Amino acid sequence: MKLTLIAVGHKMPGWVNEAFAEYQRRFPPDWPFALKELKPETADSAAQTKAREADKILAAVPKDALLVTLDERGRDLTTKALAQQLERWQLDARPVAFVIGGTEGLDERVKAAAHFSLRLSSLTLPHMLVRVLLAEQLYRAWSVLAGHPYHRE
Ligand SMILES: C[S@@+](CC[C@H](N)C(=O)[O-])C[C@H]1O[C@@H](n2cnc3c(N)ncnc32)[C@H](O)[C@@H]1O
Repeated sequence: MKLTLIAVGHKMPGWVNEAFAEYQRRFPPDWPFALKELKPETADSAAQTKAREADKILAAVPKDALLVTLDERGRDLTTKALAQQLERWQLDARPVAFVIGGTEGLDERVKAAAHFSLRLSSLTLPHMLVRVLLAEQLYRAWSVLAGHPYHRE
């Protein structure tokens, strides 16, 4: 299953790139996990910023991909439920694209295009940490499905 993370934010601090890369490199060849970083927009209003970023996000979604937004207002899943959800998406034989918004969050157009909205916590998290947490949780979900000892019940 092809996974892509579309993240608004570039020029991340070294510790973010290092932590993300640590999990990214663990994915097996049949679960390639790609990162597409988008340069944040600056506009006169938050609405304009989000609208411009939405254009770039929607253009970056791979063809036929299922779109999953990361959103503090989304659904929270247990590790097992996330693994089961990924298994269902795998059966759909479609790539999955996860989206993390920038400082202002995600535009309604991106939210409306999403097949699923995933919450990692009820707290508002900084996008840099969401990137790392998502990579770890997806790797953990893969380990559940693969029976790999990384995840212990
Ligand atoms: C700093 S937050 C933006 C907060 C923004 N005010 C909002 O209302 O979404 C940047 C991005 O991180 C992600 N994010 C933040 N907290 C999250 C959480 N608890 N669960 C999932 N994603 C989260 C979302 O994709 C969000 O667009």
